[in-house]
Amino acid sequence: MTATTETQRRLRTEIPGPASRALQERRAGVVAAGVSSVLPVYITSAEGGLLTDADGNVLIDFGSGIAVTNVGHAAPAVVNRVREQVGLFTHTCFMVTPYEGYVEVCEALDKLTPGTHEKRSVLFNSGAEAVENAVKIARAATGRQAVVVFDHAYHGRTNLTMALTAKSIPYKHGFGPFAPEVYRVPGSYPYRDGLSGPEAARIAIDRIEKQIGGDQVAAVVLEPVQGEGGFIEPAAGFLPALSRWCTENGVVFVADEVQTGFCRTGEWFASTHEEVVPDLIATAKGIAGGLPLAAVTGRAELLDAVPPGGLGGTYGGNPIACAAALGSIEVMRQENLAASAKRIENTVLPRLRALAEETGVIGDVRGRGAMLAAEFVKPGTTEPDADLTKRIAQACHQAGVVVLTCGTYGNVVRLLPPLSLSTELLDEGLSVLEHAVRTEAVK
Ligand SMILES: Cc1ncc(COP(=O)(O)O)c(CNCCCC(=O)O)c1O
Repeated sequence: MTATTETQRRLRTEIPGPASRALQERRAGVVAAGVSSVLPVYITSAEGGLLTDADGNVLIDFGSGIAVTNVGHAAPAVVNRVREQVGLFTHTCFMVTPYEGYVEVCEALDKLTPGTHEKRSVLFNSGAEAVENAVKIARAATGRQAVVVFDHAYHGRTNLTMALTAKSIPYKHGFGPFAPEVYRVPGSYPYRDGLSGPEAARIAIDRIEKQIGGDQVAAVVLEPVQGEGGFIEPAAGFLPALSRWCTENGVVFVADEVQTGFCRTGEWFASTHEEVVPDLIATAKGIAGGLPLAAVTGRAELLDAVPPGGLGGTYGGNPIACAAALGSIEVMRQENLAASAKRIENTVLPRLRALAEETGVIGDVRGRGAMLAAEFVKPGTTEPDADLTKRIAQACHQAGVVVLTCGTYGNVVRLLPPLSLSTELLDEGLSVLEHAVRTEAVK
């Protein structure tokens, strides 16, 4: 039985099936149209790298809920800790009566995040909230206001993080005015700019110095691998050059590791790949196996520049989410999921490169660990092919594999499988993707 027919074997109905279609009709009458879904199948259970929908279809998950369930769905260590905590208490508000779980998560972040300097952490609920607060902390600590971000950046959907985010549609269009004192400079997109890391960094730094002034900048905010913008790995040397410049100019280097963090790229944090030590690091997604938790971790002198009461929120560091995080981190440690991510990289990249060679419609294959991507273009050009990208993703969905796309030009298929995904399911999902590319590329 070939891998693709093996995957088909798990499907009971067409995708979406009748139960999902009925739920889709109910949704239309009560859920805002602004909330879209990649695949209108309604999930009833999930385990490891498999999702089961309301029609009994079982799908392979190459999305991990957008890089969240790094430890796999319903990881026992996460479930057991959540079950224990939910029966004790669900909320007291850490700003009212604190609890140990919050402190334990901050102790873990202290040890796991890059750097041996004295650190502090503060917990939130979402990546955007963490990025917002990293900017607040940087401004409070430096007394400066300007924030520098990059082309193709994604940092969230709140007012400030929309200002930090590059792509207008769908994230920003019609939602202005946006927060002031945010400045965008070119980043590093090797496939499209052909620059070395130092060359790209020099262009960005020159733009900052000429148009803003280094002494006006509170923070530079950067994803070590840009996620929603297209899984763009900067050229070697780009991050270190920017980090050095920040240090030399008293600017806070904020690594937005919401999508790259927690073993996703083959290290605990992607900043480590080039031995960059961020002043502040924003984390979320993979931290808690699916429970909503986010954090800012960084230099104690920066975080403690904010007076008591200046940071917080009702739900930040919810005890159940903290329990889930401790379970998730336990799994990452015990199963060495950073190494698992590297295994996934070593399996996937060669197959995507061979597919690119064979079909001529993949302009670039890139990524690290289990954060991998293929950028689709018109054959013989670098012209983005968003339509082909969409058709390939849809073909994977119909074949029972959840695949996501991204990119400024909508032409990137990204692979974000759970780091614990078995070799067999990885092979099956890849075979479905290969088949989809081969068949759609010739239409
Ligand atoms: C680097 C980086 N920073 C910040 C965020 C924002 O994290 P929240 O938890 O979605 O607020 C993200 C969230 N990425 C997925 C967004 C999906 C969507 O909303 O369409 C990210 O990737």
